[in-house]
Amino acid sequence: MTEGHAILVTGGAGYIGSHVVLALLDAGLRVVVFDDLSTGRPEAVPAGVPLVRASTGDATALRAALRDHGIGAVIHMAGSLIVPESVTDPARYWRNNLANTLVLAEACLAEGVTRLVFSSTAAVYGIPDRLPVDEDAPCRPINPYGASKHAAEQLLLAVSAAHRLDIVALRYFNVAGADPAGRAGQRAPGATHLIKVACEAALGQRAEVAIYGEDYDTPDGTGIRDYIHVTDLARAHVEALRHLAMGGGSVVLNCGYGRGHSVRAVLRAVEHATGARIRVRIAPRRPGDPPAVVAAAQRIQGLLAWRPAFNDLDAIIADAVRWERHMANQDRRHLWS
Ligand SMILES: NC(=O)c1ccc[n+]([C@@H]2O[C@H](COP(=O)([O-])OP(=O)(O)OC[C@H]3O[C@@H](n4cnc5c(N)ncnc54)[C@H](O)[C@@H]3O)[C@@H](O)[C@H]2O)c1
Ligand SMILES: O=c1ccn([C@@H]2O[C@H](COP(=O)(O)OP(=O)(O)O[C@H]3O[C@H](CO)[C@@H](O)[C@H](O)[C@H]3O)[C@@H](O)[C@H]2O)c(=O)[nH]1
Repeated sequence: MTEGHAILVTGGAGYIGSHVVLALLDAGLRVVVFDDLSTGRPEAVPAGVPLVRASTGDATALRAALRDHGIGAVIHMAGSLIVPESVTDPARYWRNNLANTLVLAEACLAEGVTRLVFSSTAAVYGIPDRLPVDEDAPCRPINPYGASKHAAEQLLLAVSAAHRLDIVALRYFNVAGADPAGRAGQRAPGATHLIKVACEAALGQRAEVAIYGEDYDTPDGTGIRDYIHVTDLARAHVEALRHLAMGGGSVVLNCGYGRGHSVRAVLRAVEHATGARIRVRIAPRRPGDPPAVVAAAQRIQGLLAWRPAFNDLDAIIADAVRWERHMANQDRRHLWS
């Protein structure tokens, strides 16, 4: 698919990145990870995969990595992604998500890399007028995270229109779960994502889950999101590369299943999967949170040879719980070694 070239995965030591690396290896591709390990972990990079430890803000390191490893395409996943943090520290988000994407785009042009898959987000839509939200809906982000990712998309599409750099921007909805074979999962401590937080609470690793707002205009008053299994999402990247390799051209694609689940429904499903009761506390709405976001999922399935294999909240949660148990066992082993 890249004529013997390797794929550079920025952010490949992170949660989603480590699953994308596995999907690329499973597809028989050569992979190099480029990651500053700010939130990623070296142990998330499979043995035999080179890890370049540097920031995407470092043009020299980027160009060297593209050149030295014979890179044919880039999957750009490095970024900052916590919505409330983006509200309190916006400059970090504009720098990491926009300025560093510009550095990467220029490095690609300078080194003759012509294909790039970009990790975008449902947060570009803000509060959609209509659900499910399709790719042509207006983008009116309501937090600096979404705004910086939308600006990065615009930058990449403008570069793509003017130069030989084709872009697939994948707008991920809420990513959750873990590799069904247990090879990877979400490792970063201090997680904020609902399914991870709920699994930790159910397994006794945190006292409670705060529900951020019970007064939204939704059936049970809590926020609604479209949760996608990380392994399905990872395989979408392989298909996006295939699309570019076949000359498919630049495109923006939602990555979701087209079904929404409320916070309360997620908590019930985690309780069902674990047999545990989760203590909840009703907290104020979180700044920057839209009430409901659900993907229109037709375009990606029309354009890519991608079909979801784990389109089921219980399947996502089962893999998330299995990974959390695995991590807990590892921690216990360390305690006694
Ligand atoms: N998790 C989600 O639900 C979600 C949803 C939509 C979009 N995304 C996007 O997916 C991408 C990956 O997110 P994730 O959930 O795996 O988060 P993560 O924090 O686990 O992964 C991000 C990775 O990027 C690395 N990184 C960050 N800044 C870097 C820099 N300047 N240079 C080099 N490496 C850097 C980190 O060390 C980490 O390994 C992000 O771009 C994020 O915006 C995530
Ligand atoms: O402890 C928690 C955590 C979350 N929530 C709620 O659960 C929902 C999901 O929240 P979370 O898991 O934090 O994800 P989002 O804020 O929706 O953002 C995620 O999903 C976006 C795409 O929709 C991505 O762009 C972001 O990177 C990613 O963090 C929201 O309604 C939150 O208010 C709670 O009630 N309690």
